[in-house]
Amino acid sequence: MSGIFLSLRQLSVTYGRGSSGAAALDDIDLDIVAGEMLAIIGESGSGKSTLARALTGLLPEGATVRGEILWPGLGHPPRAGRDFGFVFQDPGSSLNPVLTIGEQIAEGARRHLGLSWKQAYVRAEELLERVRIPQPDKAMRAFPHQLSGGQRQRVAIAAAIAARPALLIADEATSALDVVVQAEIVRLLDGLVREDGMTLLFITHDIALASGFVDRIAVFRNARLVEAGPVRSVLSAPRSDYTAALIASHRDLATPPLIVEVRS
Ligand SMILES: Nc1ncnc2c1ncn2[C@@H]1O[C@H](COP(=O)(O)OP(=O)(O)OP(=O)(O)O)[C@@H](O)[C@H]1O
Repeated sequence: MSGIFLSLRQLSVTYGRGSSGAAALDDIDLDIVAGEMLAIIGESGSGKSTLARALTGLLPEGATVRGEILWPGLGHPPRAGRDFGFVFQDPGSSLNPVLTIGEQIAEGARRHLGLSWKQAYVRAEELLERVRIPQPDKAMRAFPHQLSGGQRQRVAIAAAIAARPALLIADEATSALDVVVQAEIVRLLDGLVREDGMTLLFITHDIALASGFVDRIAVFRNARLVEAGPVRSVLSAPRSDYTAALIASHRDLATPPLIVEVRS
């Protein structure tokens, strides 16, 4: 890990014009280190997706943004598809139902890496192998509906990293999957991010899941950043009552054996 990749300075976002409406993000100061895995934790409505949209220029028209989003790690504002990849909760929303798996992964590599279609197809098949889709050569010709939910999410991850982005944003990317598949996808993300030296923003309501693999946690509540820190320090000594309650609500995190392990 080295250097600041991304800095948020007094970032506030309000939906709707003028000063009407409550802030969806309120005065957020946060530095994200290059190459780190940071979990953005919070319950529904806390502002997690607003943060992801603000970073990637995907806020709806009429949203008001105040403060600064700085990208020292890139040196320029991020270009969609090139500098960041996005994985959503529902892979259906990022995969095109009428394109083959091969076509949609190859497209990002072709467009952003300047590859020919032939080279892009080679890269797409390699990526399917990396995300551990069985029989990648056959899967290249399949359509999204022919795959399981977990496999579709693997394909969505492959498409998101096809252009070798510096930043990967996973927004509730495992929430629709059963726990076994969730664990597999988390392991996959962990491996890919380390191998490629990407920075990961793992957005989730599940502090237990995130704590198993990320470096740091940022806890959001009601549009505010409640606290941020390394997983071990947040779990063993949360600074806010809210985080403490969140930890206590997860038996796996609150039971003595894990606390002992966390402190070791
Ligand atoms: N397009 C929009 N227009 C108006 N208000 C919105 C819009 N999108 C989100 N909000 C509001 O902004 C606040 C934060 O929402 P956001 O989606 O960022 O939260 P979240 O933590 O990602 O929740 P979830 O996990 O349910 O997606 C909520 O009060 C929500 O109702």
